[in-house]
Amino acid sequence: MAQPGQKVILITGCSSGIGLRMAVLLAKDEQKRYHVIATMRDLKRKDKLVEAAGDAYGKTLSLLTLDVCNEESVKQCIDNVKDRHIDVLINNAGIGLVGPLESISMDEMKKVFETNFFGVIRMIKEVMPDMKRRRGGHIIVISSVMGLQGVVFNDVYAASKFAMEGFCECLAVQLLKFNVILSMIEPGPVHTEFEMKMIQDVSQKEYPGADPDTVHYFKNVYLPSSVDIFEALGQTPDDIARCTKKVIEASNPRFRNLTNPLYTPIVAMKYADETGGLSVKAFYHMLFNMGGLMHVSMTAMKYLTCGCLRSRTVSPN
Ligand SMILES: NC(=O)C1=CN([C@@H]2O[C@H](COP(=O)(O)OP(=O)(O)OC[C@H]3O[C@@H](n4cnc5c(N)ncnc54)[C@H](OP(=O)(O)O)[C@@H]3O)[C@@H](O)[C@H]2O)C=CC1
Ligand SMILES: CC1=C(/C=C/C(C)=C/C=C/C(C)=C/C=O)C(C)(C)CCC1
Repeated sequence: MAQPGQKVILITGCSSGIGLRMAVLLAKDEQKRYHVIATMRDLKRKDKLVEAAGDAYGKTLSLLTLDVCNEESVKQCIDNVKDRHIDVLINNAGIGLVGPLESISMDEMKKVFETNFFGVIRMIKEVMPDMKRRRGGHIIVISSVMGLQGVVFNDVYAASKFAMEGFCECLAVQLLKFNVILSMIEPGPVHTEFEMKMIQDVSQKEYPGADPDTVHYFKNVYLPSSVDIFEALGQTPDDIARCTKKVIEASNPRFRNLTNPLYTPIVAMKYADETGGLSVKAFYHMLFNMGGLMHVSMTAMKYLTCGCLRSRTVSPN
């Protein structure tokens, strides 16, 4: 149970990746400022988290079951929190979906929105009224750079994150009136099970319904470039955890928090040309004309990115 003076932080999707590392980092805070309620839909998957939490487990870290796709589970989980009092809600649970649109079923697409979009809304609807009543609280959404700039063959995943961005832009303004802060974290590629699941999924699929040219562009042009991008720009879940902790601890948290300075030019390009032409052409050129050079150019970018771009991101260090 939380001790007096401790902030209660509830995190969704803590069985792996970013959620797991955020739970551990916050629970191990040296000044013991936080009590973390790490949630996951299947507590049978708790071992990795419990092991990483070490001594903090049972003290500054407790576990609850929560499936963001299930309304009853969400309500039950929040009802199990003492006085339903949550200071910081971190919406992290999410799933990816990549591939030619023609081969993706409507059910697969709906599952992505059910988790990444409606899952977050379900959580916010359950927690926000108490925060508004108390005139205090912080809601954090782990979005993605794909919520700001679409990436080819990630149509539905990007759409689910774009939807979240629009939703949060609206809500943040109202919440400010109630002294409730809303912050988005915008990671680029991060080495987690998310990446493994994508690679596994792709290697098993046949892509029925997609024509051979599209399958070729996906498998032989996009995928190798995507692997290069992960290799060159990929951050660790600990990086994202440290960035998120900084946002929680900031006296005046920003609304959008990019974690990877190498994405700042991509986002800047979008806002530099409101017609969208610049982004579409640049992405086309990067993918179809520079594909083979992606690794070299990304590595060069990594070393050339100047201080002014870094200052516009939240640094994990
Ligand atoms: N990895 C990346 O490159 C990036 C990831 N992100 C975002 O970060 C977030 C975390 O992803 P990441 O750590 O990388 O990936 P992981 O796959 O490692 O973690 C995702 C977590 O979400 C959980 N989850 C999935 N569906 C549900 C559900 N219905 N209810 C509760 N929990 C659920 C998974 O639980 P279970 O074990 O039960 O499946 C898992 O714990 C996601 O929102 C993702 O979109 C953003 C940018 C980049
Ligand atoms: C930047 C870029 C590419 C890929 C980006 C990728 C693969 C980003 C992955 C982001 C993730 C995984 C976000 C999760 O939310 C391409 C299309 C290869 C070529 C053009 C430039």
